[in-house]
Amino acid sequence: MDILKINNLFAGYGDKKVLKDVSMNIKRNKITAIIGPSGCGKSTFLTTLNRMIEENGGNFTGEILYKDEDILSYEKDSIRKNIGMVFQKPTPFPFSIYKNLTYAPIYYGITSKAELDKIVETNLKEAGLFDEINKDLHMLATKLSGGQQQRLCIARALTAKPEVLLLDEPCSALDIKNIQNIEEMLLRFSRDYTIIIVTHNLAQAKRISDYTAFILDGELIEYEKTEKIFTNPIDSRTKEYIEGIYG
Ligand SMILES: Nc1ncnc2c1ncn2[C@@H]1O[C@H](COP(=O)(O)OP(=O)(O)OP(=O)(O)O)[C@@H](O)[C@H]1O
Repeated sequence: MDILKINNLFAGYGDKKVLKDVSMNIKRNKITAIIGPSGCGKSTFLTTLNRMIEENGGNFTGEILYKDEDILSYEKDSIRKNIGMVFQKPTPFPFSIYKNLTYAPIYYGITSKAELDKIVETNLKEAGLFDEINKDLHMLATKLSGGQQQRLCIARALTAKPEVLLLDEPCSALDIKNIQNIEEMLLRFSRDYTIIIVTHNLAQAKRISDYTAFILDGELIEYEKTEKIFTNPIDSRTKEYIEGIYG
């Protein structure tokens, strides 16, 4: 089933046009990778999906349906709750680990300490962080290592119980061990969540995604099963990109 349906999407910032007539559907509980050269509009695409683009001074036209309903007909809060986002640079709040993980649940009305403790434990376990930091829950989250901070940010995004998780280059600042941790985590999550990941790392797209979309200069050039994109792309520009000719 397609959880997001994107029709004739144009997006940009003021007079600057970035995305040009993008139409594609995103499959539920699959990992979709968005690839393309720097500046082609990958982040812009991601931020239109949960309307973050509006906060970034941008705008869009066209239609984005989330579970067959226009995202404009949802409250912004509700779309952000359902479609969570993790950024390139880890962005833990300058609070304790515990408070990072209980912030959204408290915002959404959970008050029971036992319930909050459980949410912290479950999400740390999901993020593979429980054993590492279980004893330091009241430590400042900004004191964690970069890789731990990023895993915490993914765990924090999950505490809002989203259905879709948008990840914008989540591994670009991390070393190989942390990249592996995050990739394993995402593969586990794809059973329960729909994941859309922007990545510069073609090997990463190949390793973890089910579908890959190639964007060039704001246009969706090709969108197919990842295996097909990497072995037998239809468009010569896709072929050139995955062969490293440009980008
Ligand atoms: N908030 C903004 N205001 C104005 N222009 C912006 C803004 N964000 C992005 N842009 C411009 O939109 C274009 C697409 O940027 P975007 O970040 O979407 O590309 P990208 O493919 O994600 O790039 P990268 O791979 O380098 O992160 C670029 O020309 C960029 O300068």
